Amino acid sequence: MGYRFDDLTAACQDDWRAYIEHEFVRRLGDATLEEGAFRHYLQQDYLFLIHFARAYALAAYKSRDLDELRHAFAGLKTILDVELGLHVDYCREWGISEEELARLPEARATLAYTRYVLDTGHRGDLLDLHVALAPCLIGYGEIAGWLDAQAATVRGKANPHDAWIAMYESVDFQQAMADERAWLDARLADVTPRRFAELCVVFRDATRLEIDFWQMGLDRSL
Ligand SMILES: Cc1ncc(C[n+]2csc(CCO)c2C)c(N)n1
Repeated sequence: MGYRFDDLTAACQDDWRAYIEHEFVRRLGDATLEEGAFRHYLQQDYLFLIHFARAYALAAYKSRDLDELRHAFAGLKTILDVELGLHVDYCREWGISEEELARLPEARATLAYTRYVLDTGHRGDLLDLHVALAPCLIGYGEIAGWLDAQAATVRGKANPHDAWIAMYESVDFQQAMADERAWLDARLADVTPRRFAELCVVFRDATRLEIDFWQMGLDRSL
């Protein structure tokens, strides 16, 4: 007993590294990612965010006290009032209109990942749901840090994706990531080895679905 978030990544190191250092991420960093691949990713990420908001609504429903309920409500409100608006603005800069976003077909990788998170939350408790969301919430912060540390990463105006990297390096985002880590560390401290093994499966599966999401962007698949 006495687990923490880092034990989840340690339990699926190969999948975790494959997610953090995916070819899509590398190309985003060294400015060789094709525009069409990035645009496809951005479009699907809009749909991802909508289901992500639903996952926070499910977290509200699964809450056992007012603190948990407020935490879920704040997450849902941030996505609806802030993140989705920023994403729509960002998409517009890449030539994707709001009308286009409204009628997108949902790629299989988006369907699989988002519905997996929702099913995990329905089947389990709030901790299962947070563990399913952790690759998303904590992984992107780690990806931004990893990219910045790579010699091949091009920063500034020479890289059209610099703003994307900077967004996940921001103080606000890094703080949200640290809060989520602290929340998970506190909950994981009390779980049994058997329960931890269950949570590792959820974490590994969600990480594999993040890998598929990057691959969907590269392949431009639906
Ligand atoms: C496939 C996919 N996975 C993770 C993120 C990152 N992300 C989405 S919402 C959120 C929390 C903000 O409240 C974060 C970090 C993404 N955009 N797309």
